[in-house]
Amino acid sequence: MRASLIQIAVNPDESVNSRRERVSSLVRAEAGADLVVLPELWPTGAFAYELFAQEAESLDGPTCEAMAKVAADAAVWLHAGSVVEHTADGTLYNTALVFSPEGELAATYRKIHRFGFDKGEAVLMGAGEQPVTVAHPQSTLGVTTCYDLRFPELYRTLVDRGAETLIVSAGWPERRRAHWTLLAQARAVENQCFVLAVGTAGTHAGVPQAGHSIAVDPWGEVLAEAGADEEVLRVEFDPSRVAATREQFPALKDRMLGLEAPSARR
Ligand SMILES: O=C(O)CCC(=O)C(=O)O
Repeated sequence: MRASLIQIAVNPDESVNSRRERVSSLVRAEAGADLVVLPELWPTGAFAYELFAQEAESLDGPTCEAMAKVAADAAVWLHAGSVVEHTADGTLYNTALVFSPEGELAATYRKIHRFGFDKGEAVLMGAGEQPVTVAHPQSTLGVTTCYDLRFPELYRTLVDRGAETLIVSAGWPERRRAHWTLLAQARAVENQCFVLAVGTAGTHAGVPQAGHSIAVDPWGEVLAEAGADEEVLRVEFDPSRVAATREQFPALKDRMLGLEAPSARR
C-alpha cells in the first residue's frame, strides 16, 4: 500500500482560496498512490478560531467540492483532512472527509474530542459522537483527528470495529511535538496497527506547528518521518503485517474487558 501524507504549511499570508488551489495540485500529483492523507483544518488552520464561522461550509461547500474533484482526477482514496462544517441548525463541527477514487464522499467523521478546554474549538464546535472506519480495499482505516490521539479508548473502539490502519489528521503544535511522536508510536504498538499521522507546518494564529508527520508500523517502528516544513511524506507498507503481528505477539487477546466504570466520564 502506497500512502502519501501531505504536510501542508498553513500560514496567514496565503488566502484560503489559494491554499485550496495549491492543495488540489499537490493531491493531483499523488496519482498512483493508494491513499492520500491531508491534515486537520488545513483551509483555515486549527488555531485560527476567528476564521471558523467565516469559512464554515456544508458538505457540498468549496473544499468538499474541490477535494471530491481531485480524488477523482487522481483516482486515489483521499482523506481530505477536515473542514469546519456548518449544519442546518447552525452548529459547527470539525469534520474529516474521506473520498473514494471515484470522487464519492465515502465517509465523514466529526471530531469527538474537541481541543481547547474552556476556549477555541471546545466552545466553538459541537462534539462528534460516532467513531468511523472506512473499508479501503487494502486496509480498513480508523479515522481520527488531532487531540483524539490522546484518548486510547477511541482507538480500541476502532480496532474492535476492524481498523488496521489508524489515520491521525492533525494541526499539532510544535510545543508538544514530543507527545505527538510518542503517542503515534504508542497507538501503533498497543493496537498492533499501522499509524499514519499527518500534521501541518508553518505558523498560524501565532502557533508554530510541529510538522513531523509520521508513519509507524504495528511493531512501533517508524517507517518514515517528515521534517518541520511543508513536505509530501511517501511511505509503502504491507497491510498484511497487522494480522501477522497480532498472530506472532497476540497481546490484544489478553485484554481484560469490562474494567471501565460505566460513569467513566468526569
Ligand atoms: O493535544 C494536543 O497537544 C494538540 C491538540 C490540538 O492541537 C487539536 O486537537 O487541535
